Amino acid sequence: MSQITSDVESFYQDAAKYWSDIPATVNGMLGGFGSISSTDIQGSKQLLKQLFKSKFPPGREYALDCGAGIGRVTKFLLTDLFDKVDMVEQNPIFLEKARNYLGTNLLDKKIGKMFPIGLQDFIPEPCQYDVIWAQWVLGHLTDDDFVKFFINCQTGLKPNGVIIAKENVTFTEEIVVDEKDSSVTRPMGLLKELFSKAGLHIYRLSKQTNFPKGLFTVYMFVLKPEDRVDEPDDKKQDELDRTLDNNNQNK
Ligand SMILES: C[S@@+](CC[C@H](N)C(=O)[O-])C[C@H]1O[C@@H](n2cnc3c(N)ncnc32)[C@H](O)[C@@H]1O
Repeated sequence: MSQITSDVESFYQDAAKYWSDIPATVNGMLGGFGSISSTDIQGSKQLLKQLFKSKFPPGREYALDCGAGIGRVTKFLLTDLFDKVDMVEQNPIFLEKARNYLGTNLLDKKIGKMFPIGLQDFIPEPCQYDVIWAQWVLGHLTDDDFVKFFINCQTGLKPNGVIIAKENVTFTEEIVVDEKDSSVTRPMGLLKELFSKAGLHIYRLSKQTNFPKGLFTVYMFVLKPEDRVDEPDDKKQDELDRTLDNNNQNK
């Protein structure tokens, strides 16, 4: 990625260093914006519920939370809608804290594996997951690792499975670099290019509403492997959703 000023190794090391100093709290996970958590979860839940009603819905058995942190998304979104949830997170201390944060009941009943590993090195078990959720973490991957990660994710999906990326998006042409946490925020055009490079089709694109002004715009990308979108009804649904989303974006 040309905009990374340091080399790739330092890009990851600097991010790990940044997160090792961040408190294991919701506020820490959200850069001081803990108050947006419930709006965020509400928007995500609405999207998943719509997907469950679609013609070829993902199952509700097994989800994966990528860049899970202490498990905010796991706790309030994924364990509510899926039987079992795995978590991947580069900072092992966050995963340790997650045990307390999630509580014994969820741990016993819903939490599967916790992988203390960077997404750049993570390869899911084949054909495991109904939904792979990656939120506010993709800016920590280089472009090459972003593409590699999404190629690997596709092997981890069950037949009707989907990948959902929920991320900040810029509307400038340029990538916005954050030296402090060693991350980038990508423009929509680049995100679309990278998803396409990974062989993914954007089945649905939905904007998160009701966030405070001054934050980046946040989009949810529902992604399916390109070779799976040959069902006519799926395409029709796709067109319908795009029209709806375009209307929403113009509001
Ligand atoms: C902004 S927080 C978001 C946490 C969670 N997704 C949420 O929405 O509450 C970013 C998380 O990504 C993790 N992270 C950063 N770089 C990562 C990487 N390369 N692989 C996996 N996780 C990473 C951080 O440790 C942190 O827990």
